[in-house]
Amino acid sequence: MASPKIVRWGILATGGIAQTFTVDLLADPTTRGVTHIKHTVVAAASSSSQHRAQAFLKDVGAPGDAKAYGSYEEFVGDANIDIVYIATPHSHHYQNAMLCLEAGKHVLCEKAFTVNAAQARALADKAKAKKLFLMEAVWTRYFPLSIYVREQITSGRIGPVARVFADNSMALDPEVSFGDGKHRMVNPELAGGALLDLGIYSLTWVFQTLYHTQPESSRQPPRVVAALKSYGATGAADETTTIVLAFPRPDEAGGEAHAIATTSLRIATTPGGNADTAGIRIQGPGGEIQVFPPAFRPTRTRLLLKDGSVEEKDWPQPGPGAGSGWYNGFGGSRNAEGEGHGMFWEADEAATAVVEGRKEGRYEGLAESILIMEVMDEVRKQGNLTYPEKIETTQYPTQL
Ligand SMILES: NC(=O)C1=CN([C@@H]2O[C@H](COP(=O)(O)OP(=O)(O)OC[C@H]3O[C@@H](n4cnc5c(N)ncnc54)[C@H](OP(=O)(O)O)[C@@H]3O)[C@@H](O)[C@H]2O)C=CC1
Ligand SMILES: O=C1OC[C@@H](O)[C@H](O)[C@H]1O
Repeated sequence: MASPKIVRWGILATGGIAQTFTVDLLADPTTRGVTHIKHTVVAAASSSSQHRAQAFLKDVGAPGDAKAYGSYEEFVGDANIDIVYIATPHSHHYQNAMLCLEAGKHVLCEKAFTVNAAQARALADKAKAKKLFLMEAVWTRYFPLSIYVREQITSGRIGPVARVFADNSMALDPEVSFGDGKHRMVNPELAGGALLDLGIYSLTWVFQTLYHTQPESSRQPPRVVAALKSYGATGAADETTTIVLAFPRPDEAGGEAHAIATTSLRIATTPGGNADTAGIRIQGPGGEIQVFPPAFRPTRTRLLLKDGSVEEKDWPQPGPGAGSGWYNGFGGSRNAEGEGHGMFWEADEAATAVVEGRKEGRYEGLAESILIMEVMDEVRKQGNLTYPEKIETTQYPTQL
């Protein structure tokens, strides 16, 4: 058997999700049956201080010779880095990704990809011009659970998808949790709000079941109607957003399929946690696929068929085991024995693409990321939500 190819990662930013991602990244890939690649971390950068980057590398258990940088600009000059994982707030993705691409690095950039579609297009153009890999880190798309759901659809088990309900909402008690308005979840300067942070997952479920599963040659963008409720304390970020999408289905005579994508940072998909209520329902004439919350990291599905049969499945997330931490944006916990957080699957995809010379992710290419940003632009337009010009601009470099 050929020895695994080693892919060398640099981690840009040292906040909550950077920690979770890097711990998952360093988990032994053979625990999830991956033998063709191995990940290593060669550098991390913090915009606050080199000391912080050093502490981060120690906390995540990076190799002792990984380098700590106190500036992103210095970090991208490190010739040992193959690919950079960007884990800054949404507002900063465009400037940070441009910096990495300009420096000749492949990029895996956290969701939401950018603040708007114009920025996403500019990044895609830059990656193409530089012949570099670029992918939005929508980790959920790479879960075996998501692959299974898409396979149920493409193999025709429920017939052509006619309707999707997708919710990703959390009761975050925002006035208490984010009272001073500075937290990235509600701060307009950081492109805060439910839509870009949580709603992206509702749209992910709609797109990966209703759009991505259609033949590439005939997929068409949806019509969009949206209602957006502002968050009172800052008035310039959305608190609860509801989107109706109508997708043409050219593969069916006169066909059209509908979806409702909802998101909120005030009310939960299922109060009290994982109750027996599906947050995602994918419906066709032959049945329904249900996915249980949370929409960003589901571990349970149910398939209901027209003949009355039911198939329930659990989707455990293998990993480093007891003691490895995870973080969900607002707090952390510990994985159980033998459990990971599921972020390694997107990392495997990015590393595999780098090794193979592919420039985009398999389960969400750049055109689809751009289209989803266009949908979010339209939702914000209908809901009168704009962010400060310095974070909406495509001008690079811009001081944030
Ligand atoms: N896939 C997933 O499950 C999740 C994804 N995310 C995504 O990851 C990104 C980061 O979220 P999260 O880790 O929760 O955020 P944090 O606030 O915990 O971390 C963000 C980091 O970005 C860096 N940064 C640079 N400039 C700024 C700035 N002006 N304000 C704040 N931070 C700055 C800081 O690192 P430093 O000082 O080291 O430079 C900071 O620690 C977001 O895009 C979010 O949507 C978040 C949670 C879960
Ligand atoms: O991506 C995410 O998933 C988990 C959420 O808690 C977090 O806010 C979000 O950024």
